[in-house]
Amino acid sequence: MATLSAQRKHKVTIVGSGNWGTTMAKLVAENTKDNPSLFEEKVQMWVFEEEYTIPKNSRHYSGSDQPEKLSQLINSVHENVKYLPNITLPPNVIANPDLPDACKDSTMLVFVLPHQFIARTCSQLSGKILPYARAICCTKGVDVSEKGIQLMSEAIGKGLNIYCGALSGANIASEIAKELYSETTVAYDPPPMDSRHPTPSGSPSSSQVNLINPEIEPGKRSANLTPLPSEYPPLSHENIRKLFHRPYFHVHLVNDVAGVSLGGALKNIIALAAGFVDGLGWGDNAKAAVMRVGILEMVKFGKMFFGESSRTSTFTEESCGVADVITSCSGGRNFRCAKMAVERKESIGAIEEKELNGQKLQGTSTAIEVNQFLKSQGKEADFPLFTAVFNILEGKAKPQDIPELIEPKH
Ligand SMILES: NC(=O)c1ccc[n+]([C@@H]2O[C@H](COP(=O)([O-])OP(=O)(O)OC[C@H]3O[C@@H](n4cnc5c(N)ncnc54)[C@H](O)[C@@H]3O)[C@@H](O)[C@H]2O)c1
Ligand SMILES: O=P(O)(O)OC[C@H](O)CO
Repeated sequence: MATLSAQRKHKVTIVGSGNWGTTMAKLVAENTKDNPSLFEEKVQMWVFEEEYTIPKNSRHYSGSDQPEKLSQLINSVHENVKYLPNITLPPNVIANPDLPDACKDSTMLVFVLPHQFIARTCSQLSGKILPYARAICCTKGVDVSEKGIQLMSEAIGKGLNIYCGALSGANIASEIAKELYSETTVAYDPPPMDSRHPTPSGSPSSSQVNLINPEIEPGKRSANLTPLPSEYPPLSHENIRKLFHRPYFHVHLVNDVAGVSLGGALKNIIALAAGFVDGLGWGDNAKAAVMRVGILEMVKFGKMFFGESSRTSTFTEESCGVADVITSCSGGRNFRCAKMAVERKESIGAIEEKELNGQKLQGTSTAIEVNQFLKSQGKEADFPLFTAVFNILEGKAKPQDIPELIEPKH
């Protein structure tokens, strides 16, 4: 609810314009239009610029086979012809290839980039955003370095010195873009100075204790933040919900940023395993077996490395947990590409290149990063499915070995 003192509106930028990025821009722009007292109507969408030739089968093909700048194409036909074809975008989505310009004066940055581009993008933005901007990370992945493991929301928060929450769920973008019903989980544990409201009951505030990265300590996060000026409406759960909830996209708000982020990242490894066994033609029982083991490893990973800040209930009760595992293992890109790789006896990288038209898999790099981290902790044996997926990607094991590799060792 906007307070009487709020005179300014939040400007929102979507940082990313792939399949999910463009879908998020569409639904957020519908909401900024519907909530004019809270948000500026126009939504900037940062486009990683590239040249694109409209294919002959596109409804926008005009007979020209000349490549054009993707951002200009999006603004002229109100469609992301490359990453989200055949979906009309509202006219208040403005594609912008200039990253600092797209984010200038924005109080809310919605990050929707493949995880491998987050660090570089944040470094390009550092010092060029409002100090009191806030962010929501919709990227699914983790960031592993010699310092340990970071959630993408932590990487963004630390990189830009702002607060960053997370949005993740059983969310295949193409379905949501067509406005087919779906749920999502938004984790936003705002600094008290932003909400100007008590934390909703039933959602106790969770300190994001990263057990592996001691630089991220509870309390430190809020202490260093620049307060949101009181001229803006508070960024309470209620107002965050108004930014993302649509009749076809139901939002549940929680405070467990670690759980929501980990669910989104780790389910992509499970989806690869499901694709491998399905590619062998082993059927639904085999898929269910790897999903079961994968969900247990996901929960164990949260407990072992993020402690009490990642709650089991987030994985079991929210869309970002078991539900995302189910949808990702049914129709996600990681599942589909892993399945094709086995069927065609090709590498998953080659399939990604041929089949995804520039879209990026997150499961392969996440499996590698998670393994690098588990090795550094001496914990590979505690996560046999994650380790099996890594070994299959590295050519050190075969999909046929999965049952033996995930069998508990006594
Ligand atoms: N697509 C989905 O169904 C879906 C759903 C939920 C979450 N996600 C997550 O959202 C994130 C973004 O995925 P997506 O589907 O929007 O993207 P995508 O895979 O469809 O597209 C790849 C994007 O990366 C951009 N890109 C390429 N090189 C780049 C560079 N050097 N720097 C910055 N950007 C570059 C491309 O321009 C394009 O926008 C991922 O973490 C993904 O797991 C995707
Ligand atoms: O297509 P994927 O495998 O990247 O998964 C998409 C979404 O994350 C499903 O929730």
